[in-house]
Amino acid sequence: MPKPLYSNKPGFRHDDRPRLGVLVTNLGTPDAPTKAALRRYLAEFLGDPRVIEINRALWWVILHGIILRTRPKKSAAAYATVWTDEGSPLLTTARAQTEGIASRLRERLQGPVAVELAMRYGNPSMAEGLRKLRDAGAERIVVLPLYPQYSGATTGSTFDAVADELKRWRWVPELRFIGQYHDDADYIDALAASIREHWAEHGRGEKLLFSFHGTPRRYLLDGDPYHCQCRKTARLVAERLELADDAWQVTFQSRFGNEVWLQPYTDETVEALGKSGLKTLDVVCPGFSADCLETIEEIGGENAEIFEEAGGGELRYIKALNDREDHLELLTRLVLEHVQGWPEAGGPPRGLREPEATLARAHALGSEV
Ligand SMILES: C=CC1=C(C)c2cc3[nH]c(cc4nc(cc5[nH]c(cc1n2)c(C)c5CCC(=O)O)C(CCC(=O)O)=C4C)c(C)c3C=C
Ligand SMILES: [Fe+2]
Ligand SMILES: [Fe+2]
Repeated sequence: MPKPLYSNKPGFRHDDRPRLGVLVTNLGTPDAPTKAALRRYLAEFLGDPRVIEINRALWWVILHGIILRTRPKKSAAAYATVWTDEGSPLLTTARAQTEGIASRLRERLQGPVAVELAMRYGNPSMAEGLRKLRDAGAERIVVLPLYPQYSGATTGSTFDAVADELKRWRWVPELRFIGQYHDDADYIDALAASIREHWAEHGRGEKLLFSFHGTPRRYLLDGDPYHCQCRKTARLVAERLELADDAWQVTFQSRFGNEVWLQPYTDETVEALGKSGLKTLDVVCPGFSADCLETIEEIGGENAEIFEEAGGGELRYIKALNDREDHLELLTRLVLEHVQGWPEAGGPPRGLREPEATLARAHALGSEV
């Protein structure tokens, strides 16, 4: 028999099966710090039209003809420097974050809830995560992309991947999608607290740099809110810390390709600050909900070196919120807010509650969902 085009796992409802599902997502990371794994990962990532917005045919030639022949080896070497016994830091932390959110949700909702982790690129895949939720019985799904600031290239692309999977399902679940939380008061507080803790341990640096992952500047000019949301996050944290205007600055890192990206660039700024003779530079990366290659290696490694070589003192990288208590609390709260009105979150029950005997009979006849 051919596989049906649209399918849902057949099965009967039992009241102890969760009807609420949560999909926690992040960007994704290669399966291993090897050339072959990097080629697979980069082909999927850089083949996404939301990430590289240029003519598809032309880009395909550049990607497969040049980039995938050279970059995997270089990137694999960089990944090898951050890899741990548990694997890629982004994935290890994402697992801890997912577990932390799941246990908090079960406690708050006092009922079953299915929570899965999925990565936009690589593994565990978006399709796998959504299917696990479906098979667990989730009829209502909330998607939490771990990107505080919305960009079409990240959050928007996560939506595409959800839609690509769901459009193959016969029974599409009810859906909520968390688009951003860049100015959420608890997020700002958590960032401010993490910076204060860093200062308590290492002393206050002469300057605080907020470094966000960049995007091509063109995306901003075409209406992407990412740049403004990054700037607002930084401003709110600076206000919370009562910083003087010249004590902090926003920059954009991880430039890729030859196009103009969001400016000022992190590496150029760090170099200029080093040349100016700054002794201590604190760098925080609020756009990364988990430490990863771009924070550990690019900021903590590469940029620290640039700073020192330019004549600066010490660059101190302030860790991402990762699985901090206040971070997991705020993410759990965001999910709870987005499921308001659904029965699992105290909304009105859907449909009539039928006696057990009626349900059992209906199950036996195979007619009950
Ligand atoms: C947090 C927001 C991110 C935005 C916005 C973003 C845009 C973006 N990225 C690339 C190219 C690469 N990014 C790479 C790694 C990477 N990027 C993000 C986040 C954002 N990217 C994260 C969290 C990571 C690290 C993942 C990890 O495994 O640790 C890479 C891979 C590494 C490398 O080869 O340099 C590339 C490539 C583009 C083109 C882009 C454009 C909008
Ligand atoms: Fe990136
Ligand atoms: Fe990088």
